[in-house]
Amino acid sequence: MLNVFWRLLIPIILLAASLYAVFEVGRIQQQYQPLLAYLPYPLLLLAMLLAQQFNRLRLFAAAGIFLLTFITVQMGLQQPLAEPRPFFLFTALSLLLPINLTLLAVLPERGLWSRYGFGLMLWLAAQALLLGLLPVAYLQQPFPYHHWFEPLPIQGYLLSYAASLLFALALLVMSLMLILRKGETEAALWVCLLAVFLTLLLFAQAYISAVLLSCCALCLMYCLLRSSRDMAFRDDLTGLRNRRAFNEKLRSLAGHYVIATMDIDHFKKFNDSHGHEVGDDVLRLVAAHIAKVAGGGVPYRYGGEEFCVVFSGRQPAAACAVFLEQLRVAIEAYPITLRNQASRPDSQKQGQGQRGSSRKAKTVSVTISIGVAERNARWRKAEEVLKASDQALYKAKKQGRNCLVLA
Ligand SMILES: Nc1nc2c(ncn2[C@@H]2O[C@H](COP(=O)(O)OP(=O)(O)OP(=O)(O)O)[C@@H](O)[C@H]2O)c(=O)[nH]1
Repeated sequence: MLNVFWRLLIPIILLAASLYAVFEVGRIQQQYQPLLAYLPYPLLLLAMLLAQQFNRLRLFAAAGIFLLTFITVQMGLQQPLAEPRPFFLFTALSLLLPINLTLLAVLPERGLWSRYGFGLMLWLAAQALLLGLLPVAYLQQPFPYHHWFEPLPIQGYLLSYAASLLFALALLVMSLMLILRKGETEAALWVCLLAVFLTLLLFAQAYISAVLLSCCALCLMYCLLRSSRDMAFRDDLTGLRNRRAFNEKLRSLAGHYVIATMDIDHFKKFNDSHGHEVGDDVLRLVAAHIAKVAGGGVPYRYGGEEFCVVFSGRQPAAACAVFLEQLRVAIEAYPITLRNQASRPDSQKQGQGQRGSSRKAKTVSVTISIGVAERNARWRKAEEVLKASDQALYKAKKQGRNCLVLA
C-alpha cells in the first residue's frame, strides 16, 4: 500500500494545486487569461510525443483522449448545456471518459505499434467520429431511455444517473488495478479519472477544463519521467535497483554504513543443467527474497548472479549479519519446483495424454554466499568497504559456500 501511496502523491498534489488555480484564476492579469485557455494543447501534444518516444500506448492514448475532450469542449460546449447539441456532447463525454480510462487501466502495456495499439486507435477514432456526426442524428430523433441521461436532481450536479454510475464503477475497477499492479501508469490514470470527473462536475467554472486537462497532461508526463527513471535505475529482470543506482548510492554514503555482497553458489552449473530460462527464474526468486531483507537494508543487483545490500544506519556489521543470515537460510530452505524438461511433451495432444502421469515436478534449491564489511578506521571510503566485502565473499566461497563471512 505504501508503494501505491508514493505513486499517487505527486499526481494528487498536482490535482490539488490545479483545483486551487481554477478558483484563483481571476487573480491572473486579464491579458494572460486567454493563454491559459490554450495551455492543454501544447501540454497534451508534448505528452503524446513523449509517450510515443517511450512507446507507451496507454499514456499516448490517454493524452489523445484528453486532447479530443478539450477540442470537444472548445468547439461544442461553449453554449448552454440545455441546448440539444451541447447536451449530447456533454453526455457523450461523461459516458465515454470513464469507459475509456477504465479500458486503459485494465489493458496490459504492449507498446504503440502492436495489435492492441491498432485496435485502441480504431476504437478512439470511432468515438471521435461518433461525437462529430451523431448530434445530427440525435437532433432528428429523441434518444431512448432519455431519463438515464438527464442530470441527477441534485442542485449544481450536472452528471446523469448513467454517467455517475460509470464513474463509480471506473473508480472501483481502477482502484483495484492500481492496488494489484502498483504501476505508475495506473496511478496517473487514477488521478486523471478524478480530474475529468471534477471537470464535468464543476463544468460551469471558468477555465475548469483548460486547467484540469493541463493537470492531466502533467500527470501523464510525470508518469513518463518516473518510468524513464526506473528504466535507468532498475534491473529489468529482477526489478531491484541496478548497478548504476548502486554506484550512485556509493557516492552518497557517509557516516557509518555496512555493505554486503552476495552471490548464488554454483550458478553456472545450475544454468548448464536446467537452462538459462530456469536460471532467470531463479535470479528473480533470489532477488525477491533479497528485497525482503530486514534491518533497513537496500538491495541492488550488482550484475550477473551477484547482489549487494547496503545498510546505511548506525547498526554494526554484526547486527546486519543477523538479518543477512536469515536471508541465506530462507533462500536455502525455499523449494524451487522445476518441470521435468526432458519429459516435456512435443505436442499439445501428447501433453494432454501425459498430464498427471509422467510429467514429474522436481524440486531443487539454491544457496548463496555472503561477504559483509563496514566502514571503520581501516576502510574509510565506500570503494574500500565494497572491496573488503567482496574479499569476505571470496573467503565464504573458499570456506565451502552457503555461509556468511564478516570482513
Ligand atoms: N540465467 C542467467 N544466468 C546468468 C545471468 N547473468 C549471469 N549469469 C550466469 O551466471 C553464471 C556465473 O558463473 P560463475 O561466475 O562462474 O559463478 P558460479 O558458477 O556461481 O560459481 P561460484 O560463484 O564460485 O559459486 C554464468 O554461467 C553466467 O552465464 C542472467 O541474467 N541470467
